[in-house]
Amino acid sequence: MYTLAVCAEMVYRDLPIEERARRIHEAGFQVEIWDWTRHDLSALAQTPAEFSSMTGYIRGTLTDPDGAAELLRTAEESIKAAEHLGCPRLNLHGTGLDSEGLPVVPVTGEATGDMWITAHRTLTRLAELGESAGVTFTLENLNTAVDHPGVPFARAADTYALVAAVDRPGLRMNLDLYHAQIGEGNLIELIRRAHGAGLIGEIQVADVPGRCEPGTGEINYPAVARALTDLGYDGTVALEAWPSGDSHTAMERFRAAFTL
Ligand SMILES: O=C(O)C(=O)CO
Repeated sequence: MYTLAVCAEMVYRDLPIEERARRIHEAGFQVEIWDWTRHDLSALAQTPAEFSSMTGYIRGTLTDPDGAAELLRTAEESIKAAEHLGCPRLNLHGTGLDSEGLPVVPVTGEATGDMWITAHRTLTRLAELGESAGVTFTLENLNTAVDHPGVPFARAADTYALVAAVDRPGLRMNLDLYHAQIGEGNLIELIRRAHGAGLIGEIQVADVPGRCEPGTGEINYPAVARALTDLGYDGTVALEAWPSGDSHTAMERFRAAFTL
């Protein structure tokens, strides 16, 4: 059976992050955060929350050697932060994102062969770092049509290809079904394929359009939950969504969609 988590960056936004973590924990979910440098880690560590995932780098990009060096350096700092919180997964994107979610180093058009090779080499090194520290890096698919234009390796198919090619336990996919629905659709087949290859490190969810909780849009999340259960998926499913109303109700709707 899977475990449910909630991204604290998107719920209870009028409260300090520690209070959000506490409320999410009290509601029975694990907690996810994004850029840990914006938070007081000691205060977060003092909450009873169990952390599931956080951003695994501060700056950098997968597509060029200088950016890759920065990514690796800041990933090492992120491993230390994850140890402080007891957080098992460190999330990556094709390139660093600014506060609007836009790529710091955008790629127009398709990534070049050199970019793919640099990404493969960098991800292999990140996987090695993760394995020696006992954490897993996850590479998240994003959508370029609505939220993250110009991010390289954004499609679920791209993250699948890179994670499969690296083929190390220290690197897995963060299969974000909200982004995948906008980019590619065919969600249950995507899950079956990635799960069958043993590549899923975590699943994130929100509905389309609007990026709110399950039940507010076009994705049939109860059918997704049934497929995950039938497959025996026992990883994390995390709500990374804006509440359509109050945060507590959004979390309960998420729980209901994933409770069979
Ligand atoms: O948009 C997302 O899914 C992100 O992870 C942004 O940090």
